[in-house]
Amino acid sequence: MSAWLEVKNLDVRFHLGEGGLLRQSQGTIHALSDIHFGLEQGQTVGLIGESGSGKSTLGRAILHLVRPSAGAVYFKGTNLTALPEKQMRPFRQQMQMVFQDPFDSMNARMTVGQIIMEPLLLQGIGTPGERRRKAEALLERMGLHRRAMNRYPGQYSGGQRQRIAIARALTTEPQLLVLDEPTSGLDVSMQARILNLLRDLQKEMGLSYVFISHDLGAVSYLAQNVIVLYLGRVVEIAPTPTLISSPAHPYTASLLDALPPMVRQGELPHLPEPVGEPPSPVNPPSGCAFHTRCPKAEAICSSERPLLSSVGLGHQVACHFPLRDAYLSKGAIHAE
Ligand SMILES: Nc1ncnc2c1ncn2[C@@H]1O[C@H](COP(=O)(O)OP(=O)(O)OP(=O)(O)O)[C@@H](O)[C@H]1O
Repeated sequence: MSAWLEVKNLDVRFHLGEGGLLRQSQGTIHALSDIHFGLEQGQTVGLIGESGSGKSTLGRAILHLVRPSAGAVYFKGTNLTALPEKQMRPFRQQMQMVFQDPFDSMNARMTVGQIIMEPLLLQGIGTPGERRRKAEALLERMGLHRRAMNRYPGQYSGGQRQRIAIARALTTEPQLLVLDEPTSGLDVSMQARILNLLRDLQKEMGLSYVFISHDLGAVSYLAQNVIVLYLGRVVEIAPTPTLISSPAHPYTASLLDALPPMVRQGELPHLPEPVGEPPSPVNPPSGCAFHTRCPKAEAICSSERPLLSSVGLGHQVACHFPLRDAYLSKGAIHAE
């Protein structure tokens, strides 16, 4: 049975040298390769990885904002990748994106009311009065006063602007939200308030989330499953508690090193955060792309790319020497 949202063997390539800012460069950026996963209604999947690992590109490809070079995205059984723009329109209402820095994506000269009502206006939904009432109700649900309708985004704090952005995304009554780093740049208490708000909205409205972040702590608060991306490939996918208590990929383990002790669980291996920058996606390393930074790498890692293989219930890893084996032999976790 296929999932509510299904991403199948998705590839995204950006060709450099075709104009624009990148015309000085040559080559192809392998932004995403062979991405495969499903998401059920009302659930959250987290996408984590360092900058440039392909998280935003995957979010945008799901929403048909980036055209894949291969593979498909199925939403409730419909292959969105094959749809012409006109037939995509009804799906656009059902899927919305919340960006990292909402101020950048907001027109500073529009009032908060105009910003929130814009998606309804663009899609010709409702009368002016209905649009206004809907925007006011959403503002109040976000914990903001309706007098914000006539104010400007510059008059609000980062956390308040993020709530305005969430209100805007909800006007078309979507079923799926792609949340691209919705809490980054906010202080810890504001991050917690936004995460709580997102969790409550999900329960109330039956929303599904694709939650993009480099912060596994934030992701683990909402996501049932987490996908770890490295240089455009899935290196590990697991139920969140499994990923946090027994990561199998050395890269995941190194990301966990940055987690606060209360989020970390069990006896984790001490793999430091990866040093240096990830290699270029134009010329990714041979074999396992992480081998150039991996403390566990052996000869085979530079010559053969490990396939994503199952190491437990819903737990897959692409590594020749998964750490999970070490856990199982130490008896630190129970086999599933
Ligand atoms: N429109 C584009 N044209 C060319 N290259 C692009 C484009 N968008 C993304 N890329 C490249 O694709 C790769 C993946 O980028 P992406 O923004 O998806 O990563 P990310 O994990 O979301 O990073 P960040 O956390 O910094 O947002 C990067 O190498 C990036 O430079």
